Amino acid sequence: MSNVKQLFYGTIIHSLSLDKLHIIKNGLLSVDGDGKIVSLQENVEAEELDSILEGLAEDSKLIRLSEWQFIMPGFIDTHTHAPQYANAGTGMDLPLLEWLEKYTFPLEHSFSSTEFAAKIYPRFVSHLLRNGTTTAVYYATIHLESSKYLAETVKGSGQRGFIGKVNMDRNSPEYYVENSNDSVLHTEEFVKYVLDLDAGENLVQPIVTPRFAITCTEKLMTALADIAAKYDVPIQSHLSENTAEIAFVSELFPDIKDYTSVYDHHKLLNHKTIMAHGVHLTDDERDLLKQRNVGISHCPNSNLALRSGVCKVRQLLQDGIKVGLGTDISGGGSKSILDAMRRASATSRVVAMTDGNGEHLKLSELVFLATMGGAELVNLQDTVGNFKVGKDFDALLIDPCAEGSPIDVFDMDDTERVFEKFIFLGDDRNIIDVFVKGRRVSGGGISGLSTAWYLSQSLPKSCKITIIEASNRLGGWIQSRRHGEQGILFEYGPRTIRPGGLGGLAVLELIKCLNLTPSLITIPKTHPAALNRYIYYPDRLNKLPHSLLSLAPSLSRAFIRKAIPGILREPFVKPANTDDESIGAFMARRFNSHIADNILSAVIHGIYAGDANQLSVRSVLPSLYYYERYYGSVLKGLMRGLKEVGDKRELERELGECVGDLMNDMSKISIFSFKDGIQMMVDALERELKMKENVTIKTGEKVVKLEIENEKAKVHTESSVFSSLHIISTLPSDILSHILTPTLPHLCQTRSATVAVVNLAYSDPSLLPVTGFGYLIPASTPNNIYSALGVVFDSDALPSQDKVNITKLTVMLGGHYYSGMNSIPNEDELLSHARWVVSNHLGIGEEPMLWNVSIQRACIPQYRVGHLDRMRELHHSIRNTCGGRLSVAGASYLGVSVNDIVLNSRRLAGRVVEWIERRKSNVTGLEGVEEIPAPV
Ligand SMILES: C=Cc1c2[nH]c(c1C)Cc1[nH]c(c(CCC(=O)O)c1C)Cc1[nH]c(c(C)c1CCC(=O)O)Cc1[nH]c(c(C)c1C=C)C2
Repeated sequence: MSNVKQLFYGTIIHSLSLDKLHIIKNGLLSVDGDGKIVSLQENVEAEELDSILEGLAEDSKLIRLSEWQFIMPGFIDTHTHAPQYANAGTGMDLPLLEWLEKYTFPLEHSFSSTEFAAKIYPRFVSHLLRNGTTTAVYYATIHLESSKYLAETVKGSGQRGFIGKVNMDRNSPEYYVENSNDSVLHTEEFVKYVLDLDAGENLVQPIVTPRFAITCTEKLMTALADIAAKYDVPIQSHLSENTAEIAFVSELFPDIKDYTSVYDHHKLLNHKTIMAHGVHLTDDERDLLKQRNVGISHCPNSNLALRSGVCKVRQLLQDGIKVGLGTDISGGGSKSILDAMRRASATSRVVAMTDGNGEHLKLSELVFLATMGGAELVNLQDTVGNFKVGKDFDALLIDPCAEGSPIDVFDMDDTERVFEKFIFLGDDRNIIDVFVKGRRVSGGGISGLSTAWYLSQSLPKSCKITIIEASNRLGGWIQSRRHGEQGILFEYGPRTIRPGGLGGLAVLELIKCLNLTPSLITIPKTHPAALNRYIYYPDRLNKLPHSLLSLAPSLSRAFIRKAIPGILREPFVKPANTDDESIGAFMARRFNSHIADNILSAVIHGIYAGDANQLSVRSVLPSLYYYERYYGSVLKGLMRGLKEVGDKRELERELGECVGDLMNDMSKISIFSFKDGIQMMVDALERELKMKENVTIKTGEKVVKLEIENEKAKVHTESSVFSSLHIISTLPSDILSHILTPTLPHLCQTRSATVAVVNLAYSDPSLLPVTGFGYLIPASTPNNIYSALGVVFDSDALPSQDKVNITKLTVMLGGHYYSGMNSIPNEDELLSHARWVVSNHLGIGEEPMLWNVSIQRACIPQYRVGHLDRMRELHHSIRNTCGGRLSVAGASYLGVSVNDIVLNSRRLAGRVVEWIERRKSNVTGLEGVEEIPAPV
């Protein structure tokens, strides 16, 4: 049991067979670090928990479900068309073939543009997850690039998915048809791409997708069957959906007995084939499907909407044919498998009433079809579908009493009745957590989560806290993911945290409260990764001295020598009387242009990915600014220091007391992370918050308008409007400016830089020419043709995050360089840019065994000259016009690091609680603008 990471205690419900729904009371389900179910115990008394927990590792988490909450397996949607999501709920007037011509093909054609795809796919995938679909079998379109994009989107979301590039080489509109050869070539490329994309993890897989026999020539069908066999991948298509379609197929294949035999003739039927619909199958066709062990995806919503017919599911089950459920967006209008279960129930009642053929589908059968049935269709019956030990934990945490729940629970209800109510009445509001392979795939980012967590520590339970997040994950770019068979950890955003300063103390306090101390990984100040930092200029790595002692040997190098005159003159440079200026101008004025252009510009790349000639010295390097102001010199200031003012000193004492031993342990530490990366902090916050009765996290719901009027605050989301006592916006300020009434000054002036993060892993552990933290590239470095900002040597800094000895690097590109560009390079280009960088700078020409490219759009706010004055005006404006109803938090305002964000969240939450209790001074979140450090 030592590898157990999560335990769920409470009601657990899953399907053992078509007629056996297993309801476990006081169940204890444990999940290991790889997301596998280790044990499932029944009737565990609450008193036994402590002794069970004693035997577990310190970082194991117990999640106790409340009275009516339960855990059930995630839903499996065995048939859905991702591009058609934009049409969902429309086009209900036509039958299949006309519907395809009029509504569907024109929409799918738009996916020739990946930009168009980017507007639809992420939202669809996120909505499916939010509705509890942990595995989905997707149709994309005929377009290679946007199909790849769908696969990447699914992978990025953490969902399990089968993605099919659609094939159509005849009987299709001129504007939406492929040439047969391209269709085959692109399919093979797609299959290889997706196999590679998720090699090792295997959550995302390709599925060969002839749209249906009408749109595929014999040559194409045969070639597709060959590809499926060659790569051993599944196949999906449509079968016997509507009578006009069946008639057309028999015209096209007059010599083949029936529709099912057409596919069989082309070797497309096997145990890995999923056929959608099967509404009008003959006895012979069902026999053949059974023989070939093909599965049928039953899509009742679409069958009814397109008036295709009524599928006789009971008959299929009696014949021993595998059946799962599908939403068939947008033939079907609902993205929820709960809806598919309800429509399957209703359809089966119609069949029972009209045909007298057996009984309607029972609750246990509906649950089986939605979970285990789907698992059988995708051949993952030994991996997901229920909670048998050894399977992956793909699960939903259901709260029938969640805020806004469409279910009412009464005294006379019991677990069985409440479960049935959820199946027939519940919706995504009841799905409070979604797990795939043990990983939570819903919500959680540092700024909103930490503020909510601090609030939840102090506010009474009667005060409800709601977190609303548009994407499936909050806060975006803190993302730690394991890749490949060996589970190599890649960080897509921040990878380490510094323990110093007030912000560092706040983070340590949070770590302690979240019980994350056992998961810490620390790098001592004496470690090479802490000591050895490099700058690449003009064509080589230059090691920076880390202390005065190490300066002497470095002086033999021209790069360091050129800095010396600047350092020697600095104490004698007359201070300027400026309110603010760029970091570049400040450093050139006080030191020299070598330090400004070749050293500071690199440091600014490493923190802001920004342009030192644009960013504000007062906001970005405030201590340097105040050293000049108080002591007339930066170097003199470094020796004397500054002191915090106001309640910061009190806060320092309070945090110091709380953090205690951990702070002492950290005094020798340069940076730290966690065993499974920085995301562990986000996950822990989310986990804790979800256990609080008064906290609701809504993911996949976009806030479209915020209104503060007459001392009232209103939040408009895509699907609802509600009033709130106080709103804390953690949105980037320029996004807030678009949705907020009243208009506030300067919100839209802080733009953010986009960084491309390319993670590379090589099997050879000794590829690096030097050891260290990594290197930064100043703006002055010549031939920086791919806008590289720097490279981190992850395997030097945090080797223990991986079980194998490898070389692991992260190349960062873009930042301010991308802001003037019309378009950002695509992922393939970025990978080759990153490989060019490591080959040219480090001599690493090898093929990486694993890589990942993430484009972190608008991720680091750029505090340009005058930022502090703008924030001061914003602070006054919020205070005077919003009546205490609005405050702001997040990286746009007073600091971009994790430490700044956590500290500011903590302080803001304290002020909000005080405002709620006393309604005295209007809180804004920008009180920090008034806190100017003092000379000692
Ligand atoms: C992913 C790219 C990021 C770049 N800057 C930041 C991120 C997340 C934010 C950031 N990075 C650093 C700080 C200062 C805080 C601190 O540690 O004191 C901030 C706010 C420093 C830093 N820069 C790099 C690393 C590995 C660190 C330590 C903290 C961290 O893990 O981010 C490397 C690095 N970051 C960026 C580039 C271009 C780069 C180059 C090697 C941009």
